[in-house]
Amino acid sequence: MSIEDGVRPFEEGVRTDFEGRMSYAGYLDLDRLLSAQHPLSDPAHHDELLFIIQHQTTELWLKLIVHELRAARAFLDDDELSRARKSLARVKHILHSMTDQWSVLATLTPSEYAEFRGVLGSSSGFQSAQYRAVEFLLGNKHGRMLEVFRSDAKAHALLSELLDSPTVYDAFLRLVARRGLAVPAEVLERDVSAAWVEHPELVQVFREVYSDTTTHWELYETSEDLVDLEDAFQLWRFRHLRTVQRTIGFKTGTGGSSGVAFLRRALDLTFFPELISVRTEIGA
Ligand code: HEM
Ligand SMILES: N[C@@H](CC(=O)c1ccccc1NC=O)C(=O)O
Repeated sequence: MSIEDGVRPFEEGVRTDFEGRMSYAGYLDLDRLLSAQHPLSDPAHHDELLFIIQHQTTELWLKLIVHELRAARAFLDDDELSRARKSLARVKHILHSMTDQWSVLATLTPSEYAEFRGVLGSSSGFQSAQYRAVEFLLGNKHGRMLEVFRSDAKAHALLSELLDSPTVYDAFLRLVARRGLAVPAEVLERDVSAAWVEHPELVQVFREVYSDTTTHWELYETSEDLVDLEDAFQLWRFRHLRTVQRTIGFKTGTGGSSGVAFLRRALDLTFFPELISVRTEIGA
C-alpha cells in the first residue's frame, strides 16, 4: 500500500506496544478527561453534550490564562519585561480563540436550549471560580464574589489569595516606578484587594511614555499589550452577552441575576482606565 493507492504507508518504526510505556492517552489522562461529561437530561437531549463541552473547553483555557497571568505578574516583579510580554501575548491569543468559540454554541437554538435548561437548576457561569480568578488578576476585584464560593473551599482559597495579592497592573506600575517614572505613592501602596479606580496622575505618567516612545519603548509596548488584552477580554464578554440574548432573550439567569442587563453592565468596566484616558491627551 502506498500514497498512489491513497494510503500513507505505516512506517516500521511506528510504536504499537505501550505495555509499560507512556502513551498519548496515558500522558493526557484522556480516560478521565473524556469521562467527565455527564448530561443530566432524561431522555438524553442531543445538544446537552455541546453545552457541556463548550464550558469545559473554556474552563481549560481559563486554567491556562490564570497560569500565564500569574507568570506575567512574577516576570514583571523580576523586571523581566520581555518574558512578561510573551505571557500576555499568549493570553490574548487564548482569549481570541475563546471568543471565536462562541459561534459553536450559537448553533444552539432557543428552543433546543429551553428543552434542557431545567436540568441546570441554579448553576451558572457566574459561579466559575477560574473566570473570577482571571477578573481578579486583571484588577476587577470584588470581595463579595467570594460569597458564591462559601461551600467550595478550594475555589474560596484560590480567590481569597488572588483578592489579597497584587494584580498584573499593580506589578506593571511598580516596574514603571522602578524605571524612574512618577507613579504616585498612593498607587504603589494601595489596598490591592480593592477594585481599581482611575488615578489622574497616572494618566500623566502614561502621557510621558506615549509622547516619548523612543525613551520608553518597552513600557510603551507593554502598555499596548495590556490594551490588547483588555480589548480581547471585552470581545469575549460581548459575544457572551450576544449569545445569551439570542438564546434566552431577557429571561432572568439561572444564577439569579437579571440576565442580559446584568451582563451588559460589565461592558462598562475597564481594567486599565489610564491607558484609555491617555489616548484623549495624545497630540492635545
Ligand atoms: C446558552 C449559553 C449561555 C447562557 C444562556 C448564559 C447565560 C448567562 C447569564 C444569564 C449569566 C448571568 C448570571 C446568571 O444570572 O446566571 C451568565 C453569566 C456568566 N456566564 Fe454564561 N451563559 C451561557 C454560556 C456560557 C459559557 C459557554 C460560558 C463559559 C464558561 C459562560 C460563562 C459565564 C460567566 C463567566 C458568567 C459571569 C459573568 C460576569 O460575572 O460578568 N456562559 N451567563
Ligand atoms: N445562566 C444560564 C445557565 C448557564 O449558562 C450555565 C449553567 C450551568 C453551567 C454553565 C452555564 N453557563 C453560563 O452561565 C441561564 O440562565 O440559562
